[in-house]
Amino acid sequence: TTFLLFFQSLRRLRPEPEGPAGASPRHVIADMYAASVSGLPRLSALRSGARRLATGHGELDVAQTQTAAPGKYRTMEDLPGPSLATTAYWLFAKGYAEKTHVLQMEHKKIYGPMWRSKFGSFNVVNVASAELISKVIRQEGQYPLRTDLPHWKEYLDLRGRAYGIHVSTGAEWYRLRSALNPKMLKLKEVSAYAPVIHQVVGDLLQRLEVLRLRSKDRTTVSNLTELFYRFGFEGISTILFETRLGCLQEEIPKDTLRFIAATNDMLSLSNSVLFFPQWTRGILPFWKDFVKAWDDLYDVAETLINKKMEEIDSKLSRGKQVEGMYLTYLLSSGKLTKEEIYISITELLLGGVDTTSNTLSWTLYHLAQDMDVQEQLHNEVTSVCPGQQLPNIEDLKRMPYMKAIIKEILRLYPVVPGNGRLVTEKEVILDNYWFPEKTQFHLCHFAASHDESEFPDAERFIPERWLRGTPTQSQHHPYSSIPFGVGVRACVGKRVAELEMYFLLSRLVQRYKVKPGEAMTTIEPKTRTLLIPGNPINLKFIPRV
Ligand code: HEM
Repeated sequence: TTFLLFFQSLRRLRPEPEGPAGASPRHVIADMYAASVSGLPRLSALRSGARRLATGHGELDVAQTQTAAPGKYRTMEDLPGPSLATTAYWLFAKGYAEKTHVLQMEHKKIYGPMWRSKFGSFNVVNVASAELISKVIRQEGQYPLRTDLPHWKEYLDLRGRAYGIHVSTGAEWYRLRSALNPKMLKLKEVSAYAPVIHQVVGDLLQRLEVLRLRSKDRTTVSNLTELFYRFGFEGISTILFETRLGCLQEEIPKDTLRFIAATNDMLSLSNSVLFFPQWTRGILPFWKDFVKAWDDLYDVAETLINKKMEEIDSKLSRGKQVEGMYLTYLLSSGKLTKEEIYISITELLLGGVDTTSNTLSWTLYHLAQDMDVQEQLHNEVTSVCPGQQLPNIEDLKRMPYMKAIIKEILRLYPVVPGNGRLVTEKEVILDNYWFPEKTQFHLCHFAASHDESEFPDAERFIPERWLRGTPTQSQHHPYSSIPFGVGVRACVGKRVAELEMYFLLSRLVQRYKVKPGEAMTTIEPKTRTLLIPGNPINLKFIPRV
């Protein structure tokens, strides 16, 4: 993958054949959330709506090189920053390919909080302070884009499928997003999912107990992220498809295994598909496998959705009231076509698995190392919900320390360490700089949330920073740690993710003391587009009774 990153960027330097008028060039960008749907670190290929202009000095990208800034402003050309060769040196010679989150901080030290990364004729503007990030987001307009996903679009076109929120743009994206937001973003609406989340948490706890007792010392659970991945998959599927898939069973059902494999394959093949030119598709397996993975994904998702639809129709035809969760809402709201529902549910699933599972892994990793924090959390949870009483939404309101722990974990390990923004509607002004519309911004969330001036002792895990009225309460900029993003394009699954994490964490600490596994050393994060643990996390779970 490391080499892929490099070669892909070199490939971008070759002029592309001129397409029909308005054909979009491919571009490169590092470490952005849109790339996260590929599941791998990469300099992702972009297509922008910008037109190319052939000049005596080679092709220039009109939108990216236009310098018609009002006189008093400086332009992209005036920004400091590394060339492609320098970036390649950092990534490969200095070994930052899997530590692009740290690279954000290194570059910030050298160039200041705003710098330009050059990839041939394509520029990315990196912003790495809370203030600058807030300024970009405040100017993002009605229809902000992260980047686009040409390979997803190509698949959907190939099969004549509808676009979802990742591929559609402008007013069309907004229409889809507006249909998805209710029942996902409001705490009151999301509370309806509490009973099924509790069921899934119950299954996770049972599975954990089995694994623990099966281990040599009858306490250690190895590779927690894998277990939490299964939890994430089951949790979000239960809400989206309103059915249990059996991810936490000893024997995972065949169709569920196919679903999981298709999800992983589609994401991991994304890179190869983007990297190799179209003419290789007859020779190399990537595109064929990518299409097969999408087909499998659709096949399972469609079957599950159609089954639900039949149930609803049958109930309605018998004059019965229809009650359900997210899928029922989408099917009965009439806001989306059936095809749009297939893709939207699939996209929500893709967004909702790795994100929660990685955050949970980091949380337990830190709790295991910090017994004081763990005991304080245990005291809080058991004072609100004694014994093994199930917490409800009201109970969660009385668990500020648990929320502070998750906030602190997401500050230290923002799952999306760098996000992208393409402001499509207008130019952007940042301090005394002017950027034309369609400039690609890279929001360096990791650098902002590790900024010592915002969070003193930034590398330390101090949940108390997030508690009002404590001496350590942090006085940070509101955009210094925004792990779910902010604004119209922010994470649609935030509420569900929080509920899953709070329920799991509270019930886990009711039952177990968590300690580091034998020989467990410090675990550093690595960037696989998402920020993930660099090594397996193995912990001991010691029953509390
Ligand atoms: C700890 C958990 C999670 C974190 C930290 C997280 C973070 C993010 C971030 C940073 C973005 C980009 C926001 C932006 O561009 O401004 C995003 C987008 C998104 N997330 Fe999440 N997420 C989490 C869980 C979930 C879950 C559980 C779901 C599914 C229900 C989900 C579905 C999505 C979708 C569909 C988008 C794209 C929204 C759009 O483009 O309009 N995420 N998430």
